[in-house]
Parts: sequence; structure tokens; C-alpha cells
Amino acid sequence: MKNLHVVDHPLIKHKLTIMRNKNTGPKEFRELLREITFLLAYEATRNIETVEIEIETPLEKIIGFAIEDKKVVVVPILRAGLGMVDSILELLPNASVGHVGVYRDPETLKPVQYYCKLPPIDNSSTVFVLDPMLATGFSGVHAVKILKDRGAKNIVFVSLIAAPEGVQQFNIHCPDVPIYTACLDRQLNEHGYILPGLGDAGDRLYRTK
Ligand SMILES: O=P(O)(O)OC[C@H]1O[C@H](OP(=O)(O)OP(=O)(O)O)[C@H](O)[C@@H]1O
Ligand SMILES: O=c1cc[nH]c(=O)[nH]1
Ligand SMILES: [Mg+2]
Repeated sequence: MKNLHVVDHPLIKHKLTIMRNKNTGPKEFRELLREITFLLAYEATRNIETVEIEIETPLEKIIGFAIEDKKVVVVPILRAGLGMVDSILELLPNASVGHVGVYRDPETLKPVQYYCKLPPIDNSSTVFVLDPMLATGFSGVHAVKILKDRGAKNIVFVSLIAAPEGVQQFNIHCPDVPIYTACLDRQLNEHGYILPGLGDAGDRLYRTK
């Protein structure tokens, strides 16, 4: 699974364990998703472009670096991806944000798109697609296809938990898209839920069940 980057860190493991606990409520769940996304983003943004800029310290002139975050587009997959946006924008304050609304048909597990609003994207954009759960991978691959159709060449997928089945979908359909995740879980159950997972991320964020 060469496109997979599991960000292995004690802070992430600790926070993810609290998120997985069925007794953790929505306030703490949302806070932890924001915190882990911040830590994942540190790794996922490792290759974004910088330009050299001249500045003056109180002592002398130096050539420093500035990130080119105006070329960055952040795309949460609704709904659950929304819980990751604020924290990545803290690191990339000038990024544009696009939204792709997709839910899984509970029978077929195929993605049903109900919304898409994207800023201008071209082959110089770096696009971070956000979704806490990569289960079958159908929703993620769907979002990546939309972005490629708009001209994106440099796409990074950021998730909290990935299933082997979802990583395999990416390997087949978009092997050029790296996946950054906090954990590779064991497998999917017969309803397409990740085991051990954390349940339905959207429902836990927004208390819809
Ligand atoms: O990899 P997949 O099998 O496609 O599953 C992952 C998708 O399932 C969840 O969305 P859901 O359909 O529950 O919509 P929601 O975020 O609105 O709850 C999750 O947030 C992902 O988008
Ligand atoms: O385990 C899963 C699988 C898909 N979507 C979720 O929110 N959780
Ligand atoms: Mg859901």
C-alpha cells in the first residue's frame, strides 16, 4: 500500500482512542477531530510549495520561506469532512474551500452526490480532500474524480480511519493520490462500516442518531 501514510504518533493514538469510545459525546468528538486533523495536516502538507522571500530580522537580511497557500484548495466531503476544515485552515489560512456533498446509499454503498461547489482549480493547485472515514473508498474516489475532471493534478486525501478495502480502491482508481490517515483499521463489516472504527462519523459529529 505505497500510497498510504499512517501518521503514527502517541498524541494521535491517544486522541483517536477517545474518539472511538462509544461513550464519548459530540462536543469532545468534534474537538478531538479538529485536534487530530491539525496533527495529520502537519504531515499531509509536507510537500506543499514554498517560495523564497527576503525579510529582515532585527539583525540582518535573510532569505526565508513563505507557503503558497493561495494555491491550496481544501475540499471536505459532506457531512463528516466538515469537522476537519477549520483546523486545516488554521495552518493554511489563505486556502480556498470547496464542498462536495455525497452520502452512501445504504444498500449499494455507492455514493450519491447532492452538492458540489468548487473554487477555480488548475494543474498548479494542491487539493486536500477531507473525510474522516475511508471505508469502501467509493465516496473518496468519487470526490477525487470530480477534482481531476476540474484539472487537479496534485490531490492528497486526509482521513482519520482507513479500511484496507478503501485504500485498495484508491490503489486501483487513483494510485497517484496519497492517503494520510491516523490508523489503518482491520476490515469492513457486512454493512460497509469500519471495524473496529468509531461508528458513523457524521452521526457522532452532529447527533443525528
Ligand atoms: O468509503 P465509503 O464507503 O464511501 O464511506 C465513507 C463515507 O461514509 C460516510 O459518509 P455518509 O454516507 O455516512 O454521509 P454523512 O457524512 O452525511 O453521514 C463518511 O463520512 C464518508 O463520506
Ligand atoms: O465506519 C464507517 C463507514 C462509513 N462511514 C462512517 O461514518 N463510518
Ligand atoms: Mg454518515
